[in-house]
Amino acid sequence: MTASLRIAQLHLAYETPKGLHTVVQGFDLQVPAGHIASLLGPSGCGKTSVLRAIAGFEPVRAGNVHLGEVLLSGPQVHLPPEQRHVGMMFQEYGLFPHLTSAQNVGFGLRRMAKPERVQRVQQMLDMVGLAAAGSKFPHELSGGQQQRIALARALAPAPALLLLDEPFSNLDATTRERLTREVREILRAAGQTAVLVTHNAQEAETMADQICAMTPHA
Ligand SMILES: Nc1ncnc2c1ncn2[C@@H]1O[C@H](COP(=O)(O)OP(=O)(O)OP(=O)(O)O)[C@@H](O)[C@H]1O
Repeated sequence: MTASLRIAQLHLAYETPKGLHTVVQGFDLQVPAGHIASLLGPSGCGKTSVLRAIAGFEPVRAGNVHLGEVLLSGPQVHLPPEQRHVGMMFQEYGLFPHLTSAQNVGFGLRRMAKPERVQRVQQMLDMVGLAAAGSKFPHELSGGQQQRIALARALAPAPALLLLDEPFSNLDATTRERLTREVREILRAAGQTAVLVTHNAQEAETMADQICAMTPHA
């Protein structure tokens, strides 16, 4: 299921009252299937914009994005986000507060038959070490536990690619370090291709097979 990512000569720009504001130009990235890449760079250099373009939330002005053999984005092509098989995990965990952990994890599996869905949810909870937490609501969990549930939810539909945008930045330093290593092991075991955005060099080092240092567009 997991796939390689290939970004070539990406150009991203926003319309602003002062005209078109180029954020990224001529950006290249190749991530082999099963590898974890990190986009590392200072605030405002365009890391989140690149993730949003991969996910299908930003149009591409030039260049292209391939996931495996599938062209996701190009000047004339824009596959809708829900057809991209791309999972996402962000710093604000984005868990639904009124749903249990198990219901949160099963959220993207609504089209699956119930017995399979229940099995997949339990498998995901086991994977993140929270097998007994399925009936708990997000507010009953610690920040680190909530982030692991968010990871289980993102991985449940077996995405071809997982995007992580500063997923640990809301956590204290100790939890952050532990969770970085744990998430890395979980992604490794799943053979999951992933792209992590961070401005923390140590986090990038711990997590990634390859680091792409980004600088602000002049
Ligand atoms: N919707 C938007 N409209 C106009 N400009 C935007 C928009 N979103 C982002 N930008 C600008 O694009 C640039 C890159 O933003 P982006 O969020 O991609 O950077 P980043 O490297 O992820 O930063 P951070 O580490 O602070 O999250 C910034 O100058 C930002 O102000």
